[in-house]
Amino acid sequence: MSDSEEDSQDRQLKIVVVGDGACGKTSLATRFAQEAFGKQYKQTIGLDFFLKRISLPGNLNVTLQVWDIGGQTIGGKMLDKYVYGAHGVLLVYDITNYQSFENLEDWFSLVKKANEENDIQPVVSLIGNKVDLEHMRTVKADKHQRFCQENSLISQFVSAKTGDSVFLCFQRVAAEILGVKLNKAEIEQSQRVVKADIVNYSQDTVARTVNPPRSSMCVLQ
Ligand SMILES: Nc1nc2c(ncn2[C@@H]2O[C@H](COP(=O)(O)OP(=O)(O)OP(=O)(O)O)[C@@H](O)[C@H]2O)c(=O)[nH]1
Repeated sequence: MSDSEEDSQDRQLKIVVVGDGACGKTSLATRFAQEAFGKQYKQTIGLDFFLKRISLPGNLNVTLQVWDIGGQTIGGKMLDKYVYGAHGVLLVYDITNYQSFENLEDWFSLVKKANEENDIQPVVSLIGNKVDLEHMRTVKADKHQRFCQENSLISQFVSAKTGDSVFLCFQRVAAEILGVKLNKAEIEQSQRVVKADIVNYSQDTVARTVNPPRSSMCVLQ
């Protein structure tokens, strides 16, 4: 394949989302890939897949293959296989559930173990989800930051419910994997677009039959 043919194809990145049951992994993936959120909890059995194409600076199109791993797989035999070969990993916990933060040690160890024989290690990001429930927070932000510093992780706080910083957290991981630098303006733009989505979201809940307004999230540059 010539260079130009190769360039014209999207790169595919495997992004694995792990963490305790009910911390919001499916909600995060659904918010990112489908711009939707469901209040009802439906446990993921095994895993689910989502695909989403994004653009990074420099006209770089990337398709993210999001592997949403059920929280109950932690004791199972398949987990290693799901995590193997990931380019990026989102370690998700619920900021209102201290246990979900403590259990990240186990999730992180499994991720490292599954990839220990690979030449390239995945880019890992620590995601504190449910920041819309700030008043119920039980995991202090400095604990989160310390975990990131000690393990060289990308730090991110999000809300799958409101959409706050959800696009940005996937975008940052993809950019880091591909060695693309996001400048301040690009980061702010992603955040701003997501915030615009929040306003639309609350209107949608009032009139559920109305199609959600198209987000301009895909128009990043
Ligand atoms: N308030 C709030 N609730 C959330 C948020 N994200 C998820 N939830 C709720 O938390 C519950 C669990 O969310 P899921 O996305 O199903 O959790 P999960 O981590 O995929 O769970 P497993 O499938 O068991 O691994 C659901 O009731 C969601 O509506 C958030 O950002 N804020």
